[in-house]
Amino acid sequence: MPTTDSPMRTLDEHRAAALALAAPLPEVVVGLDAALGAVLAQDVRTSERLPRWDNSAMDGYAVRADDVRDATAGAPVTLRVVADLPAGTSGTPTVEPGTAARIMTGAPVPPGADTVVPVEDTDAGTVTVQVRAAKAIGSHVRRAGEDASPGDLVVAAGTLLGPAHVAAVASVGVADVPVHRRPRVAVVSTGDELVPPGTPLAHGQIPDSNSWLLAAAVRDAGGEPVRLGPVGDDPDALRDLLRGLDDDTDVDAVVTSGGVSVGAFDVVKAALRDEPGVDFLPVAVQPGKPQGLGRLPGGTPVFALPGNPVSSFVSFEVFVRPALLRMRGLADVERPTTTAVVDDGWRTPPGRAQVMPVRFVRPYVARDDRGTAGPASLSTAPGTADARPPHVVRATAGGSGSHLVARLAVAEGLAVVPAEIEQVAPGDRVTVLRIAP
Ligand SMILES: Nc1nc2c(c(=O)[nH]1)N[C@H]1C(S)=C(S)[C@@H](COP(=O)(O)OP(=O)(O)OC[C@H]3O[C@@H](n4cnc5c(N)ncnc54)[C@H](O)[C@@H]3O)O[C@H]1N2
Ligand code: MOO
Repeated sequence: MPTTDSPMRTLDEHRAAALALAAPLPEVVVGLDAALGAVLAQDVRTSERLPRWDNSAMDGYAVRADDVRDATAGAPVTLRVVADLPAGTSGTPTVEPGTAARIMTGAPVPPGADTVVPVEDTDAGTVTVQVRAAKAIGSHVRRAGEDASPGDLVVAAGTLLGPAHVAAVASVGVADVPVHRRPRVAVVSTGDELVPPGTPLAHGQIPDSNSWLLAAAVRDAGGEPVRLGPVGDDPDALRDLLRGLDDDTDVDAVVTSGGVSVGAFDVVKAALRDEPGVDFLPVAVQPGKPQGLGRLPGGTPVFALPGNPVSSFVSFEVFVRPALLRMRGLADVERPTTTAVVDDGWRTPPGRAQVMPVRFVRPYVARDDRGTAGPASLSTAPGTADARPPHVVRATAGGSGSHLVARLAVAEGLAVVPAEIEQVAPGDRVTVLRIAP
């Protein structure tokens, strides 16, 4: 088992090891009201044409185009109205020459009719109707099958279901969908100094923030957190707790915080010291150097993160989140990244990659003629979008100090600086993981 004296793993190596613990969870069938945010486990195809039949795109009259080819406002054509067809009608009257059916948007175009005249081009009559404009054949008819043909793929397996996907599934008449089960993740914070937030503090005590951080991060990653703790620095008690979680078939992963360094009371390390499936080792990253990773005897993946709050946060982002996304069945487990120009600059630790919480500064806010910042246009013409890179500064003046939890709240991204860089200078470009919505 590696120890803290072993050569350090790189950020990428540890990330790969964490990801290797995860596989897509088995599928479960859920109703459409629970489908949003789930990942589809099997393709959804349509067995029918969409639309299922030719239907009207307008409120108006279903006619034969030939009947109204000479119609004008000055010389309207009069047709006899033979039916009234609201959407949902099962009526199928035949439109013979010289007749029309009043039709509403979405109603099936009746046999014989080939064209719809919008009501605005008529006198809106109900016994007879005067048509005041000619229409090309097929006008305002939505053709059967123009959206999809039988057998067409509507939503592919692996898709993260958003509102439009849920609508597409519903539109083919499917009410229950097979999705990957969401990971249920136990979150355990450790440390004798921790008390629940809101509890009066004795000297030396602090509120437990990591279990809240990590439970929220699990939920944000699409998992279901089970928040436990804080638990004290008693290795036997923690070992029992972890054994229970490992035996619990409802728990897909365990995330702990604290107790993984080289202190005299490092409880997670002590509790798992004899576990052959779990390694404690230094990773060449700042923050987040001491890490524990592996499987409990029953096979449950365990991510033992350092206790410093920023270290826990960063470790979850770069090591745990991708694994949870993979368990959910997603192929793309990466945060969106952007290249940004650094406006301040900072030193980085030699030989360790750095993950620096940053915030975006926006020197290029669109302004109107009066110099006031206006809402960004949603309809920028192609090719005219602002191609200038965003700028970032450190989220806190203290940089990546791993205890700066209050000011972590202003971070919008994490700049990832490679291990071989020792100084980030103003004007340098960095890769930023976007973590804010
Ligand atoms: N001699 C050395 N000391 C330390 C080293 C080292 O290499 N040699 N590494 C440092 C680094 S880097 C980190 S990161 C920490 C990690 O230590 P632990 O994982 O054992 O974390 P703790 O000692 O339990 O706690 C560290 C720090 O974070 C606070 N904390 C812990 N849990 C919570 C929580 N749930 N909510 C809020 N704050 C929490 C805790 O009070 C400590 O201040 O080790 C360094 N030391
Ligand atoms: O690695 Mo520690 O996580 O720098 O604070």
